[in-house]
Amino acid sequence: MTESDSADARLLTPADVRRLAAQLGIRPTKTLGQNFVIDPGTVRRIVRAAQVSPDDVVVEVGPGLGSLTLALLPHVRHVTAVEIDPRLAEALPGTVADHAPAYAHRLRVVTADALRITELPDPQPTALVANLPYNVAVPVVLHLLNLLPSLEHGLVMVQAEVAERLAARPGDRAYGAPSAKIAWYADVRRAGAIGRTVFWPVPNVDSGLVALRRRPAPPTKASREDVFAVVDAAFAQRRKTLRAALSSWAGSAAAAEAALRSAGVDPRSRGETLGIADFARIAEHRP
Ligand SMILES: C[S@@+](CC[C@H](N)C(=O)[O-])C[C@H]1O[C@@H](n2cnc3c(N)ncnc32)[C@H](O)[C@@H]1O
Repeated sequence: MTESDSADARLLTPADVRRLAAQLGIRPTKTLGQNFVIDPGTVRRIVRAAQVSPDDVVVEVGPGLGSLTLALLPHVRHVTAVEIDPRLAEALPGTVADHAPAYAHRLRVVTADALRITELPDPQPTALVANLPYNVAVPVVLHLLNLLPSLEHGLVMVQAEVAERLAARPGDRAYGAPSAKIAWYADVRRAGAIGRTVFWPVPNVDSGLVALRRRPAPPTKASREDVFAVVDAAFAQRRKTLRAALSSWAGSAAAAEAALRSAGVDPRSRGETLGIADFARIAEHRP
């Protein structure tokens, strides 16, 4: 992608962002993670890192004032934008009509909490590209990967610490329940760091880009819910051995030890050393 590719979409400048927010009477709230990108270079970079193709149908969670939406529209078939704040959702089509009239027909706005949606209108999304509200970033990604089997790939901007957690491998310091759960759905890699000054208002954390590529769930007879229950139990007490951490899950420490041994996992090991396929095997041996 070159800068001229987006020439017919006029990206939002810092002045545009402040003017639009003032017109709508928006005073950004922390509760909704409302930090808007004011730097056109950053949204271009996100679109480039997302490796979207003209056939992609994108779901964007939290379009806000439209900074990223405007950068995406020239490069994809369609964008379904899910925004919880009705003032922002209502204003977005007008912003796109002003700034990217040639692409306005590619946008559909859904006013909803992304954590509560149970379906999206057609066309079904093939890619998730979003600057996510930071307090719900992990549950939103997990919910959408679970809800939308058509989602093949994604690029999300999240708090730097969350980016590290999502992309962590077993044994890494940041490895935890989110890392294990996302591996059920996708291969994950970090795709860059973003400083805090590209936002208005400026947040008190740095950000990171995370790229996702769907992969098949590990082959297992256990359900996703049962596997995730083992992950939650293992990381609820991450300093404990699995024998101790899984004792209420199994009914007793002895039952946990028996399940772990049947699954071929050392009962003295800790959850932070196991991959999602190991958790799936343990789930299959629940007493
Ligand atoms: C970090 S801002 C990103 C805004 C815009 N994409 C940008 O880059 O400037 C997060 C956006 O998500 C919205 N939001 C917060 N919680 C949400 C939820 N549960 N579902 C959908 N949108 C949400 C906020 O209102 C806000 O517009």
